[in-house]
Amino acid sequence: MGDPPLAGPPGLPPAGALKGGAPGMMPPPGGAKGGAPGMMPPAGGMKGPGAPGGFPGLPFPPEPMSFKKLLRWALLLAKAAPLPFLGSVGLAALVNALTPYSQQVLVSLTSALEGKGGADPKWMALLYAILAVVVILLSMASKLVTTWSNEKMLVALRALLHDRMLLLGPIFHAKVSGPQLVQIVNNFSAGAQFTLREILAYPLTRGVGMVTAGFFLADNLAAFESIPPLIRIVLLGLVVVIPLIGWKLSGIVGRAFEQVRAEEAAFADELGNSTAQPVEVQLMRAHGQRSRSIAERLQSVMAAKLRATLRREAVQQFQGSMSTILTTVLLIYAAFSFEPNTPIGALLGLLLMVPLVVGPIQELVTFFTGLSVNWPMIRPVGEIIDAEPEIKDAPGARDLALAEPTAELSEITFGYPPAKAPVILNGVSHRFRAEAITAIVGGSGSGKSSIMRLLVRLYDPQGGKVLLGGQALDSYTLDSLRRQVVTLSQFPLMLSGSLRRNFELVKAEVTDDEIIAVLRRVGVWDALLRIRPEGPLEITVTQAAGTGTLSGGQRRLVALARALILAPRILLLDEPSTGVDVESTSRLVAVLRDLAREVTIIMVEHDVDFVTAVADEVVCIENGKFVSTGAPQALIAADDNLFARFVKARRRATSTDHLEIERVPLPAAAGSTKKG
Ligand SMILES: Nc1ncnc2c1ncn2[C@@H]1O[C@H](COP(=O)(O)OP(=O)(O)OP(=O)(O)O)[C@@H](O)[C@H]1O
Repeated sequence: MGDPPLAGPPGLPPAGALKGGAPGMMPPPGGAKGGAPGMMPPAGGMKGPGAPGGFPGLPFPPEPMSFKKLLRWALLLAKAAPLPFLGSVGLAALVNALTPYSQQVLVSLTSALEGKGGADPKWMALLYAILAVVVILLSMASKLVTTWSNEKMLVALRALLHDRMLLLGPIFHAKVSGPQLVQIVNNFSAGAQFTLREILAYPLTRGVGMVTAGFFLADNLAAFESIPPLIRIVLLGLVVVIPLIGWKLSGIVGRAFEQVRAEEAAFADELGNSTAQPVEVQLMRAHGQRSRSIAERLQSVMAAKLRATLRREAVQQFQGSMSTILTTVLLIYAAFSFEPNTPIGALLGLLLMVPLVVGPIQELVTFFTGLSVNWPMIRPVGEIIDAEPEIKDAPGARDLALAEPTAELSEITFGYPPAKAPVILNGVSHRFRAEAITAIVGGSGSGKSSIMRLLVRLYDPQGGKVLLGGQALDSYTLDSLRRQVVTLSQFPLMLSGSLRRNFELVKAEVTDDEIIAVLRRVGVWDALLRIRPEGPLEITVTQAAGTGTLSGGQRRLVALARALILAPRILLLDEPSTGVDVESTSRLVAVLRDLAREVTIIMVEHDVDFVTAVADEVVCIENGKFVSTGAPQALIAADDNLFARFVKARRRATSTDHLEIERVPLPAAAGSTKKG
């Protein structure tokens, strides 16, 4: 959210100015406010009829602001850059404290000199100039160190968020979309950093200034003596009551800002939809529709921001009215109680008290209400900081080497969390053959990929055990498990950059020779040489398939080679034949057969011909159960099982006569004109 930081209360004369009657002697402490609340303005609780939406994964209606959490997150952040933080806070505190004190020094000095027969204006001018220069230099240093400290903390916070985000499991990522995560790391973290820093810095940077102000205010309180007790009580009452009402009112503003955040999250998602595959959007001629959706979202963001700004302004005006109300009360008092010959200075003295009383209180109120307004932005940041990976190393897990590359499912029952329903796997058991190829076959949505996810502990089953090398899966650390059990997904992750960089992603110290060896082994090296003879490892790979130098099939073979660089003991392949041409498929069969002499391969595959050619064993899954198991040829011969059914269906697929097609008329083409 790009709302400007809240400045401190405007136009307050410096504390301590009243006694000497010399307000504004010092230049304004520029640096003193440098570290001031960079937050958005006031608001209060987050309860009540909440705005729709919110972060899908995070609680909504939003949690009320928690000072305990804010403090914990702030301490965590300060620990990331303790020196810059302490330096900036110390300097800001010095500037804040020096201003009122130095004025008091000047005032006292003047009085003393006057007592000895008058101050020498030359010395006064010199002293004033020296103090002014000191404050200016300190203010500039404070600004510089504060910026440094802010940047250091922001870098640390962003790195921490990125790190946590990657450690969180599929349950979290199913709830918070990629574009929303980008928004949290890019935008929210800056606001959160600033506010969290202020929470720790406030007692020093602002607190010191307020204490010194209070000190001189106490000194000046003698002026109150002329005011009757009732008026004093009324004045003090107003000073307490008005901020309290303002704090309550700020709840409305807080909710409005929660709505802004929700609208911005929705906008981030909408933008993510367009930027994920812009070429696809173009080919679908969906440009107009996408632009309209984006424009509508932006309108909603704008409307929410306007609403929030209006409410914030109203509450701020109310809080700002404190000094006007106090002044009015004092004027009314003066009108009725002052004698005609009361000197006008007495009235002025009274009125000058108002900003001194109101200023520090208003500053404190502004600080706390600013926290409430920023809470909707800080909360998602904090939730990621606090979020625990759903799957962690079990107590007693060790960095184990697989004794044997065997995998076994024993009475596995599983449904996806959090509901754990419907049941996807219902008490399934199977011992996968070591150093052989097993294909899991079943209809769409039958649970094939779920088995693969359980084998690498992306989820834990609700019942039964997964055993690897005869040991329970959770006796391995996740790191040692995933080093030995390597997955090749259907759409492997490719980073933008060179081919080499994509190998370094999984093995930082990989050598060119190692990369070339695995690329040769999967049979893609010659093709890469043809694409870029002078340096195949420098071939640029793009994130989106179909937009770079490599074809879809080549990308998959490169990804298989990359999986092999880790020398896995067990290889999990999700639809390995997808996108590989006929010639490369034969090559792939040969490569996998060759690999199976030393690696256990478990694959999910729809292409029954590929399965028949490559697999030693087929496991068929239907309705959450393993319904048949055996060598592919044996299953085809037995003819009474799901695999044989699939093979027959595949044969029949070339003849479509047996299929009944519902002939629903297609909608008229857009823009077509019917001829009568
Ligand atoms: N993260 C998830 N949360 C909830 N349900 C899920 C999740 N992932 C998959 N499912 C559901 O679990 C069932 C099995 O999914 P799975 O991906 O294992 O099927 P599959 O056999 O691999 O399907 P396909 O061949 O179409 O890829 C499906 O009904 C699917 O909707």
